[in-house]
Amino acid sequence: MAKPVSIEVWNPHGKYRVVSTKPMPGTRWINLLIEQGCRVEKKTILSVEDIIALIGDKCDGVIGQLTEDWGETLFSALSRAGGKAFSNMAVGYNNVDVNAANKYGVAVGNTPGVLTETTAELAASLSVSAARRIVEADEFMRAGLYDGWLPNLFVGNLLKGQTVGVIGAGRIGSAYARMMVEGFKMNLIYYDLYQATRLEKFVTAYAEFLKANGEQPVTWKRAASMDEVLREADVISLHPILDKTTYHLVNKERLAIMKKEAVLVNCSRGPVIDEVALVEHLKQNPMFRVGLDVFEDEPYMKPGLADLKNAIVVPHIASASKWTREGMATLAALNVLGKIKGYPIWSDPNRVEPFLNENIPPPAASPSIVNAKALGLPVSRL
Ligand SMILES: NC(=O)C1=CN([C@@H]2O[C@H](COP(=O)(O)OP(=O)(O)OC[C@H]3O[C@@H](n4cnc5c(N)ncnc54)[C@H](O)[C@@H]3O)[C@@H](O)[C@H]2O)C=CC1
Ligand SMILES: O=C(O)C(=O)CO
Repeated sequence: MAKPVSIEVWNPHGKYRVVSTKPMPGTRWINLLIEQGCRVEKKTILSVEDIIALIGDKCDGVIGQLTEDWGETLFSALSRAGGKAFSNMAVGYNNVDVNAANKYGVAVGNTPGVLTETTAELAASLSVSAARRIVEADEFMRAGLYDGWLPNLFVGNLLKGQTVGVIGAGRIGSAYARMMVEGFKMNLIYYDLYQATRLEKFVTAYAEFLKANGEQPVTWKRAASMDEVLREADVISLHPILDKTTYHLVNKERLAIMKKEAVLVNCSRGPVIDEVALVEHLKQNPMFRVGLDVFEDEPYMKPGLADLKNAIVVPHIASASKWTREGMATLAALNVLGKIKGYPIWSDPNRVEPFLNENIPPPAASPSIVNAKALGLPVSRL
C-alpha cells in the first residue's frame, strides 16, 4: 500500500497535469509550464509505489530523477493515466527502460549539454585533488598535526607533461580532456567507439600555439583499445554512458595493468567500476589514488572504501552548479511540455542554448527526446 504523499501544487486549475517526482532548483521550469496551462505538482524521493500514487488517474507528463526505476510498471501506470511524456532530469538515462517506454508510446527526455562543463570541472577538480592529495592534507591540517614545513609532507604527482587518459570522449569527456590539456599541458590519450575529431583538432591547434611560443607541444593519440589508455596514462577519467558494454569496464584485471601511481576518476556511473576490486587495489597500492563522484550501490559505498586515505569520495555532485541544475530542470520541463503540446523535437541535442536563455521564450520544441526516432516523432526545422 503506497503511503499518502504530501504534494506542492501550482496553478491547480491548469488544463494539463504535470508532476515532478522531486523538487528541482529555480522557478523558471515551473513558470514555463504554468504559462502553457499546466497544473504542476512536486514531491520528494519516492518509491515506485509512491510514483504510481502520484501519477494517479490523470497525468499528462512526469519529470523524474535518475534514482528512480522507470520501467514497465511506471510507464504502464503513466500510460493508463493518459500520459505520453516523461523526462529524466539528467543526461544519463540508464535508469530508464526505453523499450518499455516505446511499448506505451511514451517520449523519454534527457538533459544533455547544460551539464557538460560543470561535470567536467568536477572531474578536473577530483583529478587535481587526488594527484596533489588535497583532501588528506586538509584533514591533517584540521587535526592540528601540522608542525611546520617539511620536504616530504604530502608529496604528490605533477600533472604538467604527464598523460591524461579519457575513456568515453563524448561531450563531457572531451570537455574534461580540453581542461586538462590546456590547463595543465598534459598529453592526451583517449578511447571511444567514435573518433573525437573536434577534440583532436583542439589539441593539435594548442600544440601549435605552444610550439610557436617556444614551449614543449602537447600530443594526442586515439587508442585502439581501452587497455592502451589504462597502461599509458597517469590520470584516467571515465566518461562513457552506462550500458551492458561499460558495466565493470574497470575490473581487477584492468586495475592491474594501470601504473602504480596512477589517478583514476569516475564521474560517469558507479557500476562502470567494479568497486570491490577497486577497494582491494587501493589497499594493495597506497600510491594509486581515486576521485569518485559515483558509486556502484549509490548512496552506499562498498565496505572499506570510506577508510582509505587514497580515495576522495563526493556524493554525486558533478553537475551541481546552480546554473546547470536550474538549466537541467528547464530542459526536463520543456521536454515534457513539448510532447504535451505536440511540438517537434529539437534537431540537435548538443546545441540546447536557445532553451536556456531566460530573456527570450524557448523554442517551440522538445530539447532532447532519446526515443524520438523509435516513436516516429517529427524533427524541428528551427
Ligand atoms: N556524475 C554526474 O553527476 C554526471 C554523470 N554523467 C554521466 O556521464 C555520461 C556521459 O555524458 P555525456 O558526455 O553527455 O554523453 P555522451 O553521449 O556525449 O558521451 C558518452 C561517450 O561514451 C562513449 N561510449 C559508449 N560506450 C562506450 C564504450 N563501451 N567504450 C568507450 N566509450 C564508449 C560514446 O561513444 C560517447 O562518446 C552520462 O551518460 C551519465 O551517465 C553525466 C552528467 C553528470
Ligand atoms: O545528468 C546525469 O546523468 C547525472 O548524473 C546528474 O547530473
